[in-house]
Amino acid sequence: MDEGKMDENEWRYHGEGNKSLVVAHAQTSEEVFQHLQNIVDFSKNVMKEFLGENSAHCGEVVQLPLEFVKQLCLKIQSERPESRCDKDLDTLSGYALCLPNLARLQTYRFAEHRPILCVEIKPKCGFIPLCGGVTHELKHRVCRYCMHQHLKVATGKWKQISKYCPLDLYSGNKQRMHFALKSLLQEAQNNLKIFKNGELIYGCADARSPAADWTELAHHLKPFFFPSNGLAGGPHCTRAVIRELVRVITRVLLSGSDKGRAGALRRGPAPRGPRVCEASPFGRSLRRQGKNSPECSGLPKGCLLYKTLQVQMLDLLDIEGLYPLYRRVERYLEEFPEERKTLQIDGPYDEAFYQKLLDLSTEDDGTVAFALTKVQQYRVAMTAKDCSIMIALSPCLQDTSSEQRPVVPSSRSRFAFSVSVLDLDLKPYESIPYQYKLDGKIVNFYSKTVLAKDAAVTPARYKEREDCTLVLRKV
Ligand SMILES: O=P(O)(O)O[C@@H]1[C@@H](OP(=O)(O)O)[C@H](OP(=O)(O)O)[C@H](O)[C@H](OP(=O)(O)O)[C@H]1OP(=O)(O)O
Ligand SMILES: Nc1ncnc2c1ncn2[C@@H]1O[C@H](COP(=O)(O)OP(=O)(O)OP(=O)(O)O)[C@@H](O)[C@H]1O
Repeated sequence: MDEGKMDENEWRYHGEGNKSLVVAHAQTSEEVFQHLQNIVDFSKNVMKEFLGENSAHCGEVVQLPLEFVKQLCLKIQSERPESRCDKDLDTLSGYALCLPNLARLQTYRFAEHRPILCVEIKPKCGFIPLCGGVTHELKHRVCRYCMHQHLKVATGKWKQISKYCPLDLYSGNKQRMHFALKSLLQEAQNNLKIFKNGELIYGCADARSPAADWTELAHHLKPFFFPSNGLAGGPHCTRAVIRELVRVITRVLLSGSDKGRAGALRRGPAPRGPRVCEASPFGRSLRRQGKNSPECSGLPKGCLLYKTLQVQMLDLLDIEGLYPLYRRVERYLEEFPEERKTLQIDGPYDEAFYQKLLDLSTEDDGTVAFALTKVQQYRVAMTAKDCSIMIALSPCLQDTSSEQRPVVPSSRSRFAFSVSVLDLDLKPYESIPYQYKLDGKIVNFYSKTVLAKDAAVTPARYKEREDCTLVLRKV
């Protein structure tokens, strides 16, 4: 074992069974502080630059009394989902990251006393890779999210396959975006949560969570979208409320003028991958109609989805193309371990780190420098593929025209809104081999089970009919 870990003060009691007593090594306070400070620096120097001043919130590292942290952990333990309880909270370092509450409006200096609705979306990867490094042809047709769904259901993470496809949400086409949002509302998994006045009213923790209840959701949302009219209850009311929600969220997602420098990542005339995923029910219905490339509205350049997608596309080579470059960096580090610091593998995530990310060349000159740039870009792209977007909405009062903040109309009301991104900690360098293995597992599972089953069981004629069962209702 690493000699540096042989200090009994850095170990603590973890638990015990009949035969074993388990102790765990704790990071030193200094390491925890540095880790949290890295998250702040990365948000400030990289994500804020790409996504814009108003969307990325860096927060700050704060020190808390240990007794307070201990009591807080005890207090919240019973509310944690079972599936997360294998992770211990850090009660030893006394350091924490303090962030604004993004379930509240970020455009207002004072605490809001008006009701607030917050929709959190984890959109995941919104493009299909086109690069040459990809060995499995399937990866050029079906997006990672849709393939991963099958593995997740098979391993029991979720109960059923979602109809949501990130490419629909990122399409910029209103009809496709409505379909994507409705699909998220049908099968939220960990991609959608809704909060009312900071309290979770919709979204599930794991596969054991009860099924989504639109009637209950509509009951919560009705006062926001139909404030003064006596819209009766029942399925008609539920549909009307959900339709309003989907429309407002789409409008907000397409809005935005916050600058951000993600535009600096635009990739010249290089061809990009297909804009529709073959596994998306929307994509299948388009194909049935003979529309292989849909009327493509594209995302407005100022909107957060556009900027997030640009950052995701820093993954220029796909994990398959990236992995050999990671190995090159690894070999170099094995020979010169002291270089890890100079290469900024674990930070600092400063201006120099940011500047290197802007080099989009894919011409491999065989150097460690080239490999390192691609590795760091991949880590940033992975972060953008796993972040969440928080949309906070608060009904406007009559006099709000005087307030200088963005407003989105719905058919019966108007909302002041803010859009923010959360979960902006850079993905670790060490996770790359895991990503590589997981990618293989996802693609193999999909091709072995889904494609093979389709080919063996489904005669061509039936396949056509099955496609025809999709009814796209306007929302
Ligand atoms: O690999 P994926 O796409 O499954 O993403 C993981 C997420 O699963 P998801 O697919 O969103 O259900 C996963 O989400 P859950 O914790 O399962 O809700 C994490 O966000 C994970 O990130 P990290 O390793 O905790 O930093 C995510 O891992 P990274 O790949 O982003 O490191
Ligand atoms: N600043 C914030 N304001 C409001 N809610 C927040 C904030 N930060 C986190 N949350 C809530 O806590 C949840 C978990 O936070 P976060 O995604 O940062 O954790 P994580 O461990 O990085 O998750 P992941 O499993 O996605 O990697 C979020 O989905 C969100 O609902």
